[in-house]
Amino acid sequence: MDDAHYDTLVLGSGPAGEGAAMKLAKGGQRVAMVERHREVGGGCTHWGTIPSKALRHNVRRLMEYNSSPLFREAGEPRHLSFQTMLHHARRVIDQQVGLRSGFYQRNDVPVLTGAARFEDEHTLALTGIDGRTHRLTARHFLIATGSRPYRPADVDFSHPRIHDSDQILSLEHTPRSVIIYGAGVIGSEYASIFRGLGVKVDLINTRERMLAFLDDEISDAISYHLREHGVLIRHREQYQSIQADDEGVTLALQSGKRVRGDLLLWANGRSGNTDGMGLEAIGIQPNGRGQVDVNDNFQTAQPHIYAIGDVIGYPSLASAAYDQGRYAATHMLDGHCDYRLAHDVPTGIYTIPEISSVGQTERELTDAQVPYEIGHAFFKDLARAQISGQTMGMLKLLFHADTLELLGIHCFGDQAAEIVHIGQAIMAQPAPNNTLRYFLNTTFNYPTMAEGYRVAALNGYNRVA
Ligand SMILES: Cc1cc2nc3c(=O)[nH]c(=O)nc-3n(C[C@H](O)[C@H](O)[C@H](O)COP(=O)(O)OP(=O)(O)OC[C@H]3O[C@@H](n4cnc5c(N)ncnc54)[C@H](O)[C@@H]3O)c2cc1C
Ligand SMILES: NC(=O)c1ccc[n+]([C@@H]2O[C@H](COP(=O)([O-])OP(=O)(O)OC[C@H]3O[C@@H](n4cnc5c(N)ncnc54)[C@H](O)[C@@H]3O)[C@@H](O)[C@H]2O)c1
Repeated sequence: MDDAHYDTLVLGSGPAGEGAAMKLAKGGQRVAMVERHREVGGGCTHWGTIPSKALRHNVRRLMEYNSSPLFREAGEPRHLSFQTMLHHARRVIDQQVGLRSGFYQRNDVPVLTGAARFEDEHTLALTGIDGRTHRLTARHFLIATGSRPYRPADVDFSHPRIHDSDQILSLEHTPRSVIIYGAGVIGSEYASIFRGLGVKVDLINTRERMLAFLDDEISDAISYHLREHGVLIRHREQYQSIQADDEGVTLALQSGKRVRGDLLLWANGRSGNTDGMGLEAIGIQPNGRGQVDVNDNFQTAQPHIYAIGDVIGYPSLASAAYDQGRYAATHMLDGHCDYRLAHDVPTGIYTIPEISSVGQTERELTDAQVPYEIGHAFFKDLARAQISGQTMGMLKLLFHADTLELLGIHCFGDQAAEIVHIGQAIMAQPAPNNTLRYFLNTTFNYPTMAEGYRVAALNGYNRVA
């Protein structure tokens, strides 16, 4: 491995790095993946998206079973532990690692295991698990090292009762109560998971409202439903101190309140993985959150060094990371890329119930003085939802009152993250094919959730016709 030279070295095998490495290999480059973890897949596969989504899916099925009148005929409600759920999630992680390892093999991209650090603008030192260091050189580099939970210095994460979102995946028992500090996407999803397992949940939000970037109606709905399921939410709170002892954890809030629980999950913020990489010495200065600035082509202050994925900050999504990887690689190969495709990223939040949206919110449209109208479809009125018993939720279309152009799609309820993509496809069409008319004039399978688009379109059209 010593003195090996590559066209491009990709640092980090999460969705961002993988997308880039595959595109570069298919473009004929000699490329290698540098990954410090023993398996490929990134934080996405091992600590983030995949385990949390697999966990959530299993909890969701358990909740469905326990609340179904049909299955009540078969016996008493069942209880499963956090570990049982995690054990089943592990199967998905293994499948993902197998699949992704195959991509590297088939495309002749060697995966070099070790932590990467720049020695100069074109030389990387790679320290392997055996402690030995190898030197690699390349014309281009792609930093896709992802992010990790932000850990404030005054919180003792070594205590067995205090966890961040990585550590929670090693939890070996089901707590009776959990305090979740941070009601962003991670905090809200884990609030649903724990509550679904019957755990008492205190969700502490540092902001004014839940998931404030969402449309207000959806944000209100998720607050309402989490509360209805028994999650206690407190808004506008900041921690003063977090103390753990043998019996539990005490969260003291600046407002003077004290919250006590079996364990605390810290879900407040993430930091880019840039420390110890020697970036400052080569003229790339990460910000206070460890994130790297890039231009529209994902180039850092050193044009031959690109950065993509969580390490560049917003939107910090696996979905967007993969596309950023492909676009950055295209720019590297061709000297240009239609990077705009990476904009207008949909949101999929896997709370129970699920949330998804794309496009503008009512608040944004009001601020921009756009004359819009609203069409709603409530799941309780859809035959498919009645059959599946998933009647809680709605689909909301925002459209221009004069042109009927679709401006925003907001969905809340079972399968929301899938449902939103139908509307996204129409919204992305050039005018005049991007309007409500598509849903008014299209025959939908019946009974389906997709039929909600026709119901919502008719509801909205009746307001302007
Ligand atoms: C709990 C949780 C749930 C999430 N759920 C979703 C979701 O439902 N949908 C969604 O779209 N997104 C979700 N995300 C976000 C998503 O996981 C990230 O946006 C995504 O993983 C970012 O991909 P990435 O390729 O930038 O980095 P990562 O997936 O974090 O991969 C980075 C890789 O770089 C490696 N690395 C780091 N430093 C070095 C170094 N110096 N040398 C070599 N290798 C290094 C790491 O070991 C890691 O393998 C979730 C995140 C969390 C934490
Ligand atoms: N379904 C999904 O799409 C999904 C699920 C989980 C996580 N994620 C991604 O993970 C990211 C993390 O979410 P989260 O809920 O932990 O936090 P968050 O991004 O909502 O941030 C929580 C709070 O911490 C602050 N903060 C963030 N990083 C900080 C840092 N390094 N130092 C100090 N303060 C910091 C923020 O300003 C905010 O007030 C999100 O950006 C989200 O895109 C996505």
